[in-house]
Amino acid sequence: MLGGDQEPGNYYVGVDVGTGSVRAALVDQRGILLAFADQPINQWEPQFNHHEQSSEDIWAACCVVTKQVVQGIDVNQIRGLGFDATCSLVVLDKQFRPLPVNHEGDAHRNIIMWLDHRAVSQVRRINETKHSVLQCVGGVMSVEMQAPKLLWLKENLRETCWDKAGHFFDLPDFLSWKATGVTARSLCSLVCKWTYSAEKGWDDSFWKMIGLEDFVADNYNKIGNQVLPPGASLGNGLTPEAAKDLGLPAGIAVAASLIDAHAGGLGVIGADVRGYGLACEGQPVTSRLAVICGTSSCHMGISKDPIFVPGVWGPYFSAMVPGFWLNEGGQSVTGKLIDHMVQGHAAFPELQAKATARCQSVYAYLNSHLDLIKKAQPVGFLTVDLHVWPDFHGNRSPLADLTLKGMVTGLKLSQDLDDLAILYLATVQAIAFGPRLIIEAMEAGGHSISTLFLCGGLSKNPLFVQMHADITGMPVVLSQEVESVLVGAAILGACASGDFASVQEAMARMSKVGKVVFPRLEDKRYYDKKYQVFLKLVEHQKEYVAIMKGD
Ligand SMILES: Nc1ncnc2c1ncn2[C@@H]1O[C@H](COP(=O)(O)OP(=O)(O)O)[C@@H](O)[C@H]1O
Ligand SMILES: O=C(CO)[C@H](O)[C@H](O)COP(=O)(O)O
Repeated sequence: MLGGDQEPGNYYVGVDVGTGSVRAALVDQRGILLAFADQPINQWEPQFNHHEQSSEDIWAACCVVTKQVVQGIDVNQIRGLGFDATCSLVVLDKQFRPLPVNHEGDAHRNIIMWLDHRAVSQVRRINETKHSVLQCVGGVMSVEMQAPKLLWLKENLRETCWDKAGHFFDLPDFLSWKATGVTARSLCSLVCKWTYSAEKGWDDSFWKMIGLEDFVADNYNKIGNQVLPPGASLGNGLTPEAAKDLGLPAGIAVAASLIDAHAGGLGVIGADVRGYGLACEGQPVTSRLAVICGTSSCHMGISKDPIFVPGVWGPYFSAMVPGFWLNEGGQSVTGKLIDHMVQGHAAFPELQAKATARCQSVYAYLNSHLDLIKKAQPVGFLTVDLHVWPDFHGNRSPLADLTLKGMVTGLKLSQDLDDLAILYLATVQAIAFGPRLIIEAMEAGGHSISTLFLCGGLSKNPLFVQMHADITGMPVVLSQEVESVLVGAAILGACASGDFASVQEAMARMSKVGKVVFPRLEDKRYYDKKYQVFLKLVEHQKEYVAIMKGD
């Protein structure tokens, strides 16, 4: 449905496939969202650490939301379409039909999701090779990348999947193929998740060394041997079949896509910040860190020259902003962890009932409940004796240790709503200490960051935003459009249409500051102390593991 003042002009459609839902937006040349729609998508967890989705389900959801956002407008004004998605692995056979990625042989579930940790043994062996490509992923390959998952498929589903496979796509590339019939891959996906180098291409010796020499023999046909920069126009644009599915005109420009976090980066990092009193005003864009917070959080910092930061992915050339190197820090579960802590608490049913009665989200209710119980002190001080280590799904950055687990210290016998609210607060704070550690690592490597640009579902939570400001000590910029990831996807469509000469020009025109949240510097001493405890938690966890391993 169309909302706001509609002005005639050129429109772009952005489609964002997150972990939990598919979103679409109709966006104009100023980066303003004229219409928005979303739809949840299925996830399967057939066993612990196995997470699967269906490419057919996801495409169907893309069609539903796209049709919704273009309702009531003259579709001839739509000039371009851009996709972004999570970096999940899609498997198709030689005729582009889904193949099962599970022991049950269910071909509908043909996606190994990014957060799937089934390939632990495979990634350990890959890391033991110490191959030089690992230098570009922070020194340690993550179990969430594609090489270990591919090796898992070869070792575990040889007959039902591996031998029959014709195409392995990153989800963003699957979507652009589905829309255009073009199998070219985006440089973003291949560089960030598949060890491709923007300068040197594939490294045969890596694939041979890890036991996936099949790809070399096949000239990388199955994983991509035509690579395009994000935003490049694909083939002849939208095919008639996809046009019918999506409710768009055939032939409109479709862009080479981006991973979701990278689209969020494009959607926020280029905004004009003049007049907000920010340290990054008049400074190079390299002083900005885009933080995309949804199910996971991704911390995107760019530089003119390559910077190697142990435990932080990259440097990746031109993977987000063309001509810049990208380092990507991350936390594997953030939104998912908050949901897990809140929903698993004994007082959750009471919370749900009270939030529903007030027509509020449970988070809005918890935030106002915290305001009630804090009395005269700052809300953050409620957790003076409650501390959380947030790596319930391992640590992505900067420790790059998938074996790490979550920790909570300071639990009491109470199970009431106050207790739930304070646990929620401590979890949000723990998540915000993650970027502080990541930024310290990035700065030790040579980055110089002064300002955070937050987007994603969690940026709708004022407590989450304030805690990021207070705990990192940096101002947080929120965009005018809450759905900035979709603005990033639309920027791709705008570039593919030729309406902007470059991604940088489209970024500057289409991303805009909405609000700035400054840190409460008076609380700094308190958070410095909590940070000391935070660091002790992981130190102690490692000690416990060592004790238990000892004789
Ligand atoms: N209105 C809201 N207030 C607070 N938190 C929210 C809100 N909406 C979503 N979230 C949080 O954001 C997370 C999902 O963010 P989203 O960007 O939609 O994720 P994804 O892109 O991974 O599907 C949820 O796990 C939830 O914790
Ligand atoms: O690995 C990533 C980006 O490199 C993302 O964490 C992954 O794609 C999931 O994103 P989201 O939390 O937005 O669903």
